[in-house]
Amino acid sequence: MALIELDDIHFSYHGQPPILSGASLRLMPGQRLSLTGPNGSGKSTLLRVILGLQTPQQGTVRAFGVDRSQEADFHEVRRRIGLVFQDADDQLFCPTVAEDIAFGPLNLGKSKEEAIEIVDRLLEQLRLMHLRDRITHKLSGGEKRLVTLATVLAMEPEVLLLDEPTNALDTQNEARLVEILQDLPQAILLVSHSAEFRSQITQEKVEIRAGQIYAA
Ligand SMILES: Nc1ncnc2c1ncn2[C@@H]1O[C@H](COP(=O)(O)OP(=O)(O)OP(=O)(O)O)[C@@H](O)[C@H]1O
Repeated sequence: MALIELDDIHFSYHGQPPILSGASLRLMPGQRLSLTGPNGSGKSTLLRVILGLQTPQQGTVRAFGVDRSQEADFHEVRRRIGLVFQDADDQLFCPTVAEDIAFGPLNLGKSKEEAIEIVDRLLEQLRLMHLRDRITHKLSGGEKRLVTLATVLAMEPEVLLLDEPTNALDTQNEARLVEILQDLPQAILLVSHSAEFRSQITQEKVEIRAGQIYAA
């Protein structure tokens, strides 16, 4: 069973020309797939469609074998699929790093002790312990990106959607991100303009051209 299945998706922003015009895509368990295409071709939009953050005018979004169309259908999808946004500031909103990472687990009903355990495990794993009590909005761009990944992993998603995860990372942190992602068990749909990074994380590639998705 596919984790994500988009079939013949048509989407345009209000009053704008179409961005997606018959886009279809499938992500299978354990699969690691890159999605490429020029600036503005609709890659981020497509990720947002998968999570129900944008509603296509036509086509089917299926996740974990179930068709999803209503807002309520996507609550489960957003719990099981983690999206690392292109802009970390869209995703970090708590005063401190530890609180930001704990937010998701607490929301899922974990106890305070369990949430703290998750925070410390992830900070250790991502080697970010030195940022634990820092004020989130004062972090550097690269630090924010890594903390964002921690907030997403804290939800223990089954699938990761990564939108330009190397943005703002220096070469050392990019290499660390490669190591971290290579070790994760999740299926990954990766949007990245870096051919080298893509080749280190994913085995397959598809490309958006004129609103449709082609094997590349
Ligand atoms: N909220 C919005 N309202 C109107 N137009 C939008 C909105 N968000 C994005 N767009 C437009 O939709 C098109 C696709 O944007 P999108 O961010 O999906 O492209 P992308 O392939 O991810 O680009 P990039 O490689 O530059 O990140 C762009 O022309 C963009 O300006």
